[in-house]
Amino acid sequence: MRSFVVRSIESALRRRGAASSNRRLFSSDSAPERKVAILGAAGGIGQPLALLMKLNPLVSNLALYDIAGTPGVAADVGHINTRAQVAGYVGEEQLGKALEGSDVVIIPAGVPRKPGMTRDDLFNINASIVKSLCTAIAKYCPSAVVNMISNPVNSTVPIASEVFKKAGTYDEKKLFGVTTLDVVRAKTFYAGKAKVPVADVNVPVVGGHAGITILPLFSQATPASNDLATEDIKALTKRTQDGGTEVVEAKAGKGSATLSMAYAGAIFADACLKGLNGVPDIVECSFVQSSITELPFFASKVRLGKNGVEEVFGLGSSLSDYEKEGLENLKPELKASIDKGIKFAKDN
Ligand SMILES: NC(=O)C1=CN([C@@H]2O[C@H](COP(=O)(O)OP(=O)(O)OC[C@H]3O[C@@H](n4cnc5c(N)ncnc54)[C@H](O)[C@@H]3O)[C@@H](O)[C@H]2O)C=CC1
Ligand SMILES: O=C([O-])CC(=O)C(=O)O
Repeated sequence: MRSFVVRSIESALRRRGAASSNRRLFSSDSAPERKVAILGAAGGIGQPLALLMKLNPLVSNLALYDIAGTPGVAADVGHINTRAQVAGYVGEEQLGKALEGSDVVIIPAGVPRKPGMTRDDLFNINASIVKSLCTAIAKYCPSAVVNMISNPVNSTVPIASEVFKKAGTYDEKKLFGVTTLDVVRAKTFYAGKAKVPVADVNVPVVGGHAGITILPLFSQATPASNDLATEDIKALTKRTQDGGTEVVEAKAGKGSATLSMAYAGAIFADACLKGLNGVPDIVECSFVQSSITELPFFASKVRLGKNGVEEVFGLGSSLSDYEKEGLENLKPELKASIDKGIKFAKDN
């Protein structure tokens, strides 16, 4: 059973983009050493994400850091007979050791929403957490690729960029806001409505990661569907934008998406690792420094490579009128969230 699970996940990860020659080149036996650190590893996202990264054959070392609880998570996950060596680190005095030598740092540290809250309501607590973790990243692993999960992503990514700029370590190619869950949701909802196999579906999701700033481009969805009416597209768009709230309400005070987020975070980290390892044509949507609109950060398709972002793709030639309107509508809110993050980092 266990080896079936590992084989299934390995083959699912491999199906995502690696050509067969590269599959041989980057099989678990010959993959280069790669250290991944998870900050917030004892949390609702952190624990299943630790499990999924332990199952990823591209990971040789897995560092699990939190302010409490990581020795237990590390002991538990560490017994799984896969490649990665697991170590748990707890408390600020162990953060440096957790980070040293990391190739990829994934940050799901911070508080989640409760019903009635917006992601921006998390700003006051999470901004300081992200700032202090990024200060440590600048010191202990300045060249690492950073995958920011902590909300509000529209502000925490700009905070991270300012912290790295202050430290003199900023590399815009290596800072990513993780928006993969929006893509995961858009694919799931589209496949259900268009009645196409979900494994075949691709939907770009652009903009940011909160409410109307999440803009799925169903006009570019593949396989294309001629059966969806404008009202269907509007309903799919709204459900994707409100996907996080749907989970927050269903969990009724017990947090926000954790399992689907761990899945999405594992997909995105795997893409970053493949890119670092030189696997060609790895494309995911992510919230990155961008010049495809007038906003300094924007989520769109990016090509991942040995240096992180190799190419930021534009929005494609064919936005529908509904998507064009959504794009203009999201800009003021996204700009305000970006500015808020930058101001926080400059003032603190
Ligand atoms: N980008 C996205 O698509 C998504 C983002 N999120 C966000 O991810 C974050 C985490 O969510 P959950 O795991 O559900 O929360 P959680 O409360 O279950 O876990 C958070 C963990 O962070 C730890 N933590 C707090 N301060 C820390 C610090 N200074 N250093 C290291 N660890 C620290 C806590 O001890 C806890 O274990 C939230 O901000 C949530 O809004 C959640 C779902 C999707
Ligand atoms: O909605 C939330 O607070 C968590 C999140 O970002 C998501 O599930 O997309």
